[in-house]
Amino acid sequence: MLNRIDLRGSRRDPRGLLPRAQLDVSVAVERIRPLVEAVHEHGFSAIREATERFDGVTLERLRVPAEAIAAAAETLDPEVRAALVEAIRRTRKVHADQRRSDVTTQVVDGGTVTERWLPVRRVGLYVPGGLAVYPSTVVMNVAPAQEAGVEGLVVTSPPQASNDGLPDSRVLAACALLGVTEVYAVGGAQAIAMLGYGSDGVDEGDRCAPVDVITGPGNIWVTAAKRLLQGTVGIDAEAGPTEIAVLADDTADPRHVAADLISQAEHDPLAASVLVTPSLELADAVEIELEKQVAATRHAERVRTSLTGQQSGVVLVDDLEQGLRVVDEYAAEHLEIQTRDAREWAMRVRNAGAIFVGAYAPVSLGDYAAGSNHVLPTAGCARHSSGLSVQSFLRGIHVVEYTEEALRDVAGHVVALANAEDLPAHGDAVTVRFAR
Ligand SMILES: NC(=O)c1ccc[n+]([C@@H]2O[C@H](COP(=O)([O-])OP(=O)(O)OC[C@H]3O[C@@H](n4cnc5c(N)ncnc54)[C@H](O)[C@@H]3O)[C@@H](O)[C@H]2O)c1
Ligand SMILES: N[C@H](CO)Cc1c[nH]c[nH+]1
Ligand SMILES: [Zn+2]
Repeated sequence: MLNRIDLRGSRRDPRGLLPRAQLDVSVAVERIRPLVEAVHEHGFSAIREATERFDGVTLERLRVPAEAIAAAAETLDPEVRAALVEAIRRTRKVHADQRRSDVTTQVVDGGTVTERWLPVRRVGLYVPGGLAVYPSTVVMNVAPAQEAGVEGLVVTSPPQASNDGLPDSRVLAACALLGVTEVYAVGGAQAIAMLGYGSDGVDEGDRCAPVDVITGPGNIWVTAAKRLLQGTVGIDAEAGPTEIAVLADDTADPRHVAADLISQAEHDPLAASVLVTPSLELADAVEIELEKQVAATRHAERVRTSLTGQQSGVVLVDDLEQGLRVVDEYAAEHLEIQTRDAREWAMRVRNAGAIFVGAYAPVSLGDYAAGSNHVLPTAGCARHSSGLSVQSFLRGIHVVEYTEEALRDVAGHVVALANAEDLPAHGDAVTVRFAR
């Protein structure tokens, strides 16, 4: 089922070995540019038109009424409620430890620099709702924003025809459990444009004020719109179609490996599932398991498309050292290590959104209830970016305090550097303070 790439005995460079799905975000950016501009110019009417076209829903209002959010919480299945409450507790616990204190550095006598950490004022959190609905993503976006101390928190998620044009009721219930009251029934690129530029609504209580930062995963249209809005607002790393890479040796259980590959393929026909192993026996056994398990899984067609796509495959390597080079080059959103001494191998990984160590830390645990965040960089962005965290919602501001003496001491250096840059007025702004 999986493409097989055999690197054994070859010195082939792992760069470009595993192509991502054919997703050209820059082409998508040009496709959605007119829609984003229309939302900027016309607000509600443009959002309504796009929602009719792409979601098949006629929006009466942008904002979800408070009663609908409360009703969703009241009617929530008790088992799902208990699971969400526990997921919120664990996620908050991990993210509370990410809070940062201000740090003052005594640079010299009389000279200090303090780094103040301040939350952004207002954030927009995108919760996908096309192929699947994601109450867990509400938790993963909201918990770090709240721990960062953000005051204005907005959630937006696609309207569902099956829920009277409101976002999925479990998404609304998750908002209620987290204390989020400002929720919009808008998805796709139009939602990102609404958050970035703000929009009027049917009345004053229905308008959406612009936000400072937009976070959250989504499909190619959402990703493209975030790229387009970057600069107007801050955005987190691009979190597109889900990816899993598993680095495994002959100690791994093929049933577990197959189940984990399928679990992420279930998200999207464009999702990527990759196994990297020096064990031909394991690769063969995983293939047999995949055939069995895919036939029995609920979203078999989506999973099969994802697993047989060019973005998924098995890479056979000489040993785990070569395997490590392959997974580092790939920079997966999720990386599982199912080997002997798994922790040691995990500690040597340089590029991954999140790492899951050993037989009892499947990616699904992290998707819901490990306490870690599941909004993670995809498409190789793990080489330069991190997953969502408290830090995503903070800004560090340097506060500089120098006494007269401390400035006098360093004045010569400032003047020398200013002259070297042919910017003498910079030096003058220091020396003027000491001129008689
Ligand atoms: N990396 C992560 O943390 C993470 C977490 C959860 C989900 N995901 C990924 O997010 C993605 C969610 O995608 P989704 O489609 O299910 O939901 P989505 O909410 O991202 O997209 C649905 C929206 O797309 C818009 N749309 C549909 N077709 C369009 C078109 N032709 N042109 C313009 N807009 C269009 C619709 O308005 C709709 O509201 C999946 O790829 C999933 O793997 C990633
Ligand atoms: N695996 C997805 C991307 O990290 C997150 C998710 C939400 N629900 C289930 N899974
Ligand atoms: Zn998942």
